[in-house]
Amino acid sequence: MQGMVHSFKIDLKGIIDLLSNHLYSDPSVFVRELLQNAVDAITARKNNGERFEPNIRVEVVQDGETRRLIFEDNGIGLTENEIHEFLATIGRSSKRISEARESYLGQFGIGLLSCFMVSSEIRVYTQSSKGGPAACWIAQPDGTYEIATTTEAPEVGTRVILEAREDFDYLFEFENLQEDLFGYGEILPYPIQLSSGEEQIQVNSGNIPWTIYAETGDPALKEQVLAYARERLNLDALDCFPLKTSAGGVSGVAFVLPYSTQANSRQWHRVYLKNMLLGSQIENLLPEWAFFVRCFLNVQGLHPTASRESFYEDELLTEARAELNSQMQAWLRHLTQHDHEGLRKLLQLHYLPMRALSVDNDEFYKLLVHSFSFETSTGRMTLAEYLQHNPVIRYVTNLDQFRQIAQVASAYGHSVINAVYTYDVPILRKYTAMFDVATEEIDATTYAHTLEEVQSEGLQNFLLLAQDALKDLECQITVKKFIPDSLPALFIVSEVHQELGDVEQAQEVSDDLWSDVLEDYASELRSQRVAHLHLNFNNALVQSMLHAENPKVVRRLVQMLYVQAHLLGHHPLRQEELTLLTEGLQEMMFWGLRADRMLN
Ligand SMILES: Nc1ncnc2c1ncn2[C@@H]1O[C@H](COP(=O)(O)OP(=O)(O)OP(=O)(O)O)[C@@H](O)[C@H]1O
Repeated sequence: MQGMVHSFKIDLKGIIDLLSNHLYSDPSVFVRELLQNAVDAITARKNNGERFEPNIRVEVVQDGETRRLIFEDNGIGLTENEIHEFLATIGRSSKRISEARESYLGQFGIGLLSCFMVSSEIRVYTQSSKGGPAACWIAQPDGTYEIATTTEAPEVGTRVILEAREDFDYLFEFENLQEDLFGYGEILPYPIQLSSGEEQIQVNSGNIPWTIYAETGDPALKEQVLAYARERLNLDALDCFPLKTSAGGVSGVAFVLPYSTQANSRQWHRVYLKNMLLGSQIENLLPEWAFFVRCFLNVQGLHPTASRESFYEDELLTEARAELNSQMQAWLRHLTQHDHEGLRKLLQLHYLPMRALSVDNDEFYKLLVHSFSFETSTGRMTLAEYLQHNPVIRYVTNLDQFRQIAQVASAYGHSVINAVYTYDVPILRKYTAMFDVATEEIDATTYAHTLEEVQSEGLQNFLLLAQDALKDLECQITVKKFIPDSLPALFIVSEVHQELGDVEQAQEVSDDLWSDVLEDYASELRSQRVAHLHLNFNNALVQSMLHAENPKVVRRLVQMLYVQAHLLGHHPLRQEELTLLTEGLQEMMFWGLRADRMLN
C-alpha cells in the first residue's frame, strides 16, 4: 500500500488528565518532579567535569491574589535547541539518551507535565552551562509554547515559575512546601533553600544517621539511629539493623516495630531512589514476611515504574529482594544465637504472625521453631528446652485432656505439651518432617491404659462396694498404681463423656422446651459414655480406705474422692456431684464432731 505518511498528534489536555487522574496519586508530586529535574541538572553538570557549589532555591511570592512558585537550580541548564528537543517534546528525555543514564533520576520525559496539574502555565528561564544565549520558554496546557531570549535567567542553571491554580493554592503555602521538600529531599546531598518574603530556611540538614549506619554498619551509631526514629517517626523501635545489597545497590536500615502486626498487613517501607524519596508505601522491595519491620532504604540501581510508586519486577529486583531476605534472616539467626532476650521480646510481640510464617516457610521454621515457647505439664518452656529432656514430642490438643493428664504424665517422666493454641499443632507435626524426631498426640484415655494394674483378690469386695457408691454416676472404678503417690484418684473421661457433661450442665439452666431438645442429644451420648475413676494404690489415704470396715464410711469416702478428682481435673460439676459434695462434707463434719466428743 502506498499512502501519505502522517505524524501522531497529541492532545496535551488528555495527557495531563491521564497523568493527574491515573498515573500520579497526589498533585503534590509536581514538587518531586521539579526537585528531581534540579538534582538531575546538577548531576549532569557534574558529569561534565565542572566544579561548582550545587544549590537548589525555592521561593514563594505572593503577588496580589496570585501565589507564585520559583524553583531554581544551578545545574546544566538548556540551550534553545535542547528546549525544543527535550522540554517541549513529550516523552523525550535527555537523560535516557545520555551515556550516564544510570546516574539520573528521570527517564521518561513526562515529569514536568505534572506541573500543569497545579498551574495553568509553566515558565522556564534557563542558561546552559555550555554557553550561548539564555532562553525563556512559556508553555500552556493547550500544547502551545513560546520561546525567546532573555536576560532574566540564572547565571548558569534553570528557574521554573508556576502560578498556583486556585484549587491547588494550598500546595504553594510555605509550610506545605517545606513539608514536601523535606519529605522528598531530606537525604539529598545538596542544600535546598526555601524562602517567602523575610522568611528563609534550609530545608534539609544533611545529618542523617541511618544513611551512615546503612553504609558503615557501625554498631556505635545504633543508638543515634533509634533516637532518629523516635524523633522523626515517633517510632520507639525495639531494635534496628543495617541492610545492604550488591544487586540494585540498596542500602538502608530496618526498624523492628514495637507493636504487633498481622502477617498479611501492608508493608510501609520508605524508599529513596538515588537519595530522593520515591515513596513511603513501596511494597515490592522487601520480602513478604517483613511485616514486623519498617525499613528506610536508599536505592541506587533499581528501576522505578513511571508512576514512581514501585519498582519494575525484573531480575535485578528479584536478586535484591533475595539479598534483603537473607540479611533479615541473618539478623534473626543472630538473635537466636546471641540475643535471647531480644528474640523473646520479638516472638512475644509478634507471636501469631511469627508462628504462621514458620508453618508456611521452612527456612523460618528451622530458624525459629526451637525458640517458640509452649505450655507444658512441667511448666512453660521453649521447644529447645523441652527437647533436652524429652526425646519424643508428646502433645494434647484439648485443654480438658491436658488438665486431666498433666499430673500423671509428669509422674511418668513425661512432659506433655498443651497444644491447644493457634498453630501449635501444625508447628509440632512439622517437626517430625523437618528434624526426624517423633511426635505423638496423646489423650487421657491412652494414658489411663498405661497405669499399672493391681492384681489382688482381696480387692473384689471393695470394688463392688465402691462401684455401688457411684452407681447413679455411670462411672467405672478401678484401683491402679501410679505416681505421684500424693494423688489419691484420677478421673478420666472420654471425649463423649466430656461433651455429655457439658450438655447436662446446659440442660440444668435451660427452659423445658430447650431441655427436652438437649435430652435427645444427651441420651444418645449417654449410650457412649465412658468415665473412669482410678484410685491410687500408692496413696496412703486410699490404702487406709481399702482396709476400712464400715461400708457406710467406704461409700462416702469413694464419693468424696470422686468429687475431688472431678475438681482437680477441672471437670464441670453437675447437680449430682454438687449434691454429693454438700452431703459428703456435712456428713464428714458431723463425723469429726462426733469423734471429738468421743475423745473428750
Ligand atoms: N531543571 C532542569 N534543568 C535542565 N534541564 C531540564 C530541567 N528540567 C527539565 N529539563 C529537561 O527537560 C527534559 C524533560 O523533563 P521531564 O521532567 O519532563 O522528564 P525527565 O526528567 O527527562 O523524565 P521523567 O519523566 O522520568 O521525570 C529533561 O530530560 C531535561 O532534558
